[in-house]
Amino acid sequence: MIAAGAKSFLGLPISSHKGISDSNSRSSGVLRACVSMEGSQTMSHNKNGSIPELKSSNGHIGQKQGPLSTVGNSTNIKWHECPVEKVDRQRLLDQKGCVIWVTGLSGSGKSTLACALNQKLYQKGKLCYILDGDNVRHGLNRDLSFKAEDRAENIRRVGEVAKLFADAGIICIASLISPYRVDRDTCRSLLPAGDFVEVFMDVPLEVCEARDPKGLYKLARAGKIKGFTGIDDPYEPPLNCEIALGHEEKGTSPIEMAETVVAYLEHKGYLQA
Ligand SMILES: Nc1ncnc2c1ncn2[C@@H]1O[C@H](COP(=O)(O)OS(=O)(=O)O)[C@@H](OP(=O)(O)O)[C@H]1O
Ligand SMILES: Nc1ncnc2c1ncn2[C@@H]1O[C@H](COP(=O)(O)OP(=O)(O)O)[C@@H](O)[C@H]1O
Repeated sequence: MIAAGAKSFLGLPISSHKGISDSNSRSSGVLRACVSMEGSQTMSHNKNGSIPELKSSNGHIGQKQGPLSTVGNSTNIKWHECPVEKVDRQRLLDQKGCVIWVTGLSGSGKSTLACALNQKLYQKGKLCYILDGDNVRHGLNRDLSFKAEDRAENIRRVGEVAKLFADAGIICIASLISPYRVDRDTCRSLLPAGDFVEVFMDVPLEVCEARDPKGLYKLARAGKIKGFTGIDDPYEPPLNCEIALGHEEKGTSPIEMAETVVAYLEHKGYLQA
């Protein structure tokens, strides 16, 4: 129940918070409870593993000062914990957050697979989000070029964002050329073992070049694009990826490829909390 007179929760007007007015949702129960306890409560996991209970704590005010850190150029920073954790979000979604990292040459079918996979998982009621190289370069990474150090920074940022999505409990599909092995491996190392699923679009350069949907290979061959992956910039195929697609035995249509990935996720338990 919302406490009489309560006007806001986490800085949002209560009436505008969808969860508060939706009495059937499990999350709304949690939110209502938080509001009624006037912010001085934290959550702990219920024994039956469903809706977190509330337990008293000091809240933020008067919380013990943790150690300050320096990370890169960020000095005197502190990590903040919240009692609503990844495991709680996963329970709400009935899935496990993870990163499906799709790598391959331009034209190898990364975006097509990402979309087919997203559709398949959506049909199963699973929440996904795609971080596509082309798309992310329209915003977050618009300052980056295709020289090696900018590609590395592109992958690093997407890896960090993908990690946040996985922590949110979402199945994050990152589809980027990500040509350098070391950059992909660094992204892998950001996540707990198993939560980074590397999918290699193992499609030969000749096939990608014949497809050339954007005409980029033609421009690269003509010398009008410099440093194009596969032409005059390297692509380092994975050595130990979880899934390699593009081979006859696994099917070569986007739907068959998506089904292979879904079967992997099902087998590994990612499609349930
Ligand atoms: N020089 C060069 N090399 C490769 N690709 C190029 C280049 N210039 C532009 N493009 C277009 O950019 C898309 C790849 O972006 P990514 O962010 O995935 O690349 S990378 O991971 O940073 O290497 C890529 O999209 P996809 O074809 O979907 O892979 C191209 O459309
Ligand atoms: N499995 C596939 N079989 C045949 N053609 C495909 C397949 N996947 C994608 N394509 C086609 O190949 C081209 C490149 O696909 P796209 O997904 O844009 O690749 P990428 O994102 O790797 O650049 C598109 O014209 C697309 O329709």
